[in-house]
Amino acid sequence: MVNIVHKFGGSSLSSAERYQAVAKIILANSQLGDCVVVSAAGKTTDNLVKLWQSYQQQDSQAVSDILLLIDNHQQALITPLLQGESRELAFANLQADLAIITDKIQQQQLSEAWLLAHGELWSARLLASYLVQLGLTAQALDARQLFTLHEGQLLQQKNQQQCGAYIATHCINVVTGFIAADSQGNTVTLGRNGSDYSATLLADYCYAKQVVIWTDTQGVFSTDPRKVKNAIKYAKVCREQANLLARLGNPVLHAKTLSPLKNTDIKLVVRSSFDCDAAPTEIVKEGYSKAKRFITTLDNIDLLRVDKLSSGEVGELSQLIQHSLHHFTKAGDTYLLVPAQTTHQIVTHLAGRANIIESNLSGCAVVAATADIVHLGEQALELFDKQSITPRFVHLDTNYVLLLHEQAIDSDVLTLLHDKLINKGQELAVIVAGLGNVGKVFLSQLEQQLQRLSEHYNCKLVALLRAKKMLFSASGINLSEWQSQWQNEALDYDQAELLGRLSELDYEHKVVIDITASEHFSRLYPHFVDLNCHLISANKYAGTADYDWYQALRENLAERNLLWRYNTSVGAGLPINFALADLQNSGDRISRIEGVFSGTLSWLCSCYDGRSAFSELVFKAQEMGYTEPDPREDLSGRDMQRKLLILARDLGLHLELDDIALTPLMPEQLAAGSWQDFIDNKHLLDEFIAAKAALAEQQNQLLRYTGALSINADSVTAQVGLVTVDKDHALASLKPGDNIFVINSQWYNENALVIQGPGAGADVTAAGVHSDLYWLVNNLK
Ligand SMILES: Nc1ncnc2c1ncn2[C@@H]1O[C@H](COP(=O)(O)OP(=O)(O)O)[C@@H](O)[C@H]1O
Ligand SMILES: N[C@@H](CC(=O)OP(=O)(O)O)C(=O)O
Repeated sequence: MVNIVHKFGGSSLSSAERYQAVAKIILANSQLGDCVVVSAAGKTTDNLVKLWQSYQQQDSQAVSDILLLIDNHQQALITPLLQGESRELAFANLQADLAIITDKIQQQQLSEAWLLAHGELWSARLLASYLVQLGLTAQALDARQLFTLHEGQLLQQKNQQQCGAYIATHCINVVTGFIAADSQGNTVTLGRNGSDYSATLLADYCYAKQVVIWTDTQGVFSTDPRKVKNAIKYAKVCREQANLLARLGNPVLHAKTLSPLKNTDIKLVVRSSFDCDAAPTEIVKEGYSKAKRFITTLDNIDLLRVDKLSSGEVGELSQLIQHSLHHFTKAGDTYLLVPAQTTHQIVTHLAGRANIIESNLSGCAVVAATADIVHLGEQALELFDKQSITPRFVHLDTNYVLLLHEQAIDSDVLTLLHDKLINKGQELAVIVAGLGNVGKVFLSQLEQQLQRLSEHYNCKLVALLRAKKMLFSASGINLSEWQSQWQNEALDYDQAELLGRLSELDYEHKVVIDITASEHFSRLYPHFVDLNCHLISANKYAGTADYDWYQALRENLAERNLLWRYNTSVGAGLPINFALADLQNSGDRISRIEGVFSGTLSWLCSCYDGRSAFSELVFKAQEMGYTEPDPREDLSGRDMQRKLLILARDLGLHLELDDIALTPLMPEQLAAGSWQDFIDNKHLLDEFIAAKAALAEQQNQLLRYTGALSINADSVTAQVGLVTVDKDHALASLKPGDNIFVINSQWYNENALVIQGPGAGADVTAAGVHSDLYWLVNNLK
């Protein structure tokens, strides 16, 4: 049984490496009996179209140049992919095809659709052979055996039977997209980009559960992500909007793609063949997703006014020009938007019923919910006015506005338009993990904060996670009564369930705020990133994980335009990461950071004056909740080591935790064994500290537990440990619990930049997390 129909577009098959990537995807995502619909590799159809045009113009030089180009391209795909006999066979088949094409050209018997079909035929043959070579059972199928059209209409019953007869259950069926046959057996095509349609047709005929359109973007975005860097990827887009976009000429889905799915439950998703871990876009039925905002651009468009146009005729015309066509009615007149190069064909076909109103226009259509359209249209016009772009034609419809002008919209203008029209009205889903001391305070301030943030962005708390339980509400948890919702609705914590729920969230942006101290939870960050979540961490583990993991996480975040803030992982709310980023971004070079980055150790060292034993202070700090549950976590210096590593990596240094020398604030024997052993042997700690303090006092100095990072032209040194400092040194004048960062740089050379203040505590840390959230929201725009 066919479970999934995969479709790989030309962009996914543009090189031998891409075929290898596609084969990997098939291996990982399909089972025997599944179908793989393929388009022509890269720009093959464009080249075949050029060949057809040169043939019509009888330009024999161009014909042979293009044939050579096509031959070379196919050979460049076959050579690295196939070996031995299958390679020989592929070459022989290709040469035979090219010979027949050449022959038909010479005999003046070439037909357009038959010629264009070769792109898909070559792709299907090559992919099937390559899969077989990899050890899979696979067959190439020519869709002309599967799909028949009579006078432009699909013969549903016959096609269903043909699919039943040819689609094999014991192998992967690699099927040509884009092509079909008419009832005389001649080749017909389904229109440019028509392979998406082939895939959904096949899924319908074979009762498949799912169609996956694999392309070169991660899904359907608010606008072309190649033109606008911060285009928003949508997790869900409803069929109606996807359809409208396609009719308006957007290439991400073909206009007819959705029609075979109409009365079915077949799931349709758009995924990236370049980044298969990225969360896809699902095209859902009406009512299963809110209306999203899109901008799609149009180029080289002519606007025709037509007398009496039936919708059947629109289909005929689009079949004629092999392109989607958009038509609409304005003030009782019917208009057609047509690609300029096809106007002549259309005007001729409509025999006197079409007038060209405007020619060679560019422009855009803004697609959105009906309630927003008028306002968005006004805003777009205002922006174009400021850019001195004068519209030649504006059409306001119920769920889109069309603006056509002479000037093309470049990426800069599109970005401005996107910022103004699309980013407003977006929503951010907030997921909070960890309800310990800091988490609770954070949550108690969240309602008010979200209210404040709503001036910039709509934010909703949609999930609360704790180690054992989790609570979800996709429409937003009511913050004034989250406790009772927690009591009644919290589920047992389950990782798969959590990831599933996050992938389901229908929000333009999502952020996971990690206020846990869990290394295990930090290990989920790559999954969150795959699900397009921004990250805010108070948790230090991800920032100090091994470098390769950390770097891969950063790269994945960057690829997806996702943000990661972790200011509170060092110095609680103190703006240390901001300061470092600012200095570096403005061209300064940091040479040294030294300081006390542990509130607990700061408190212990500042309070210690030798009058009471050091261990007594440790117990007191523990009692007051300053320390980790086992205070040796603090005394080990590991926490400071992590913080120094986070700062070092912020400066672009490729360091691991163990590259930072660490001397604990306790004798080695106490680090091993149980907490009770520690208590029993506390005198060892007291003697250890007293001896160090006496030495310091002899030199009129004080004890401080510090971290230091020095960057010279040829070396980097980093250490964490106990030092002695003069009594007038910046590190000496700390209030108990304060953190201090002393930064030397090119500009702050003699006189260091000092950031000092409370570096621990639930209130300041929660405030720091809010500050990260505020920063994030501001940077979503
Ligand atoms: N809103 C959008 N979302 C995603 N992609 C878009 C959007 N608008 C335009 N595009 C463009 O659509 C292209 C995918 O269509 P196409 O090249 O036909 O893919 P394929 O070859 O896989 O069929 C992307 O490379 C992207 O530049
Ligand atoms: N090869 C055809 C059909 C197609 O669907 O292509 P793609 O999947 O690359 O958009 C075309 O270029 O129009």
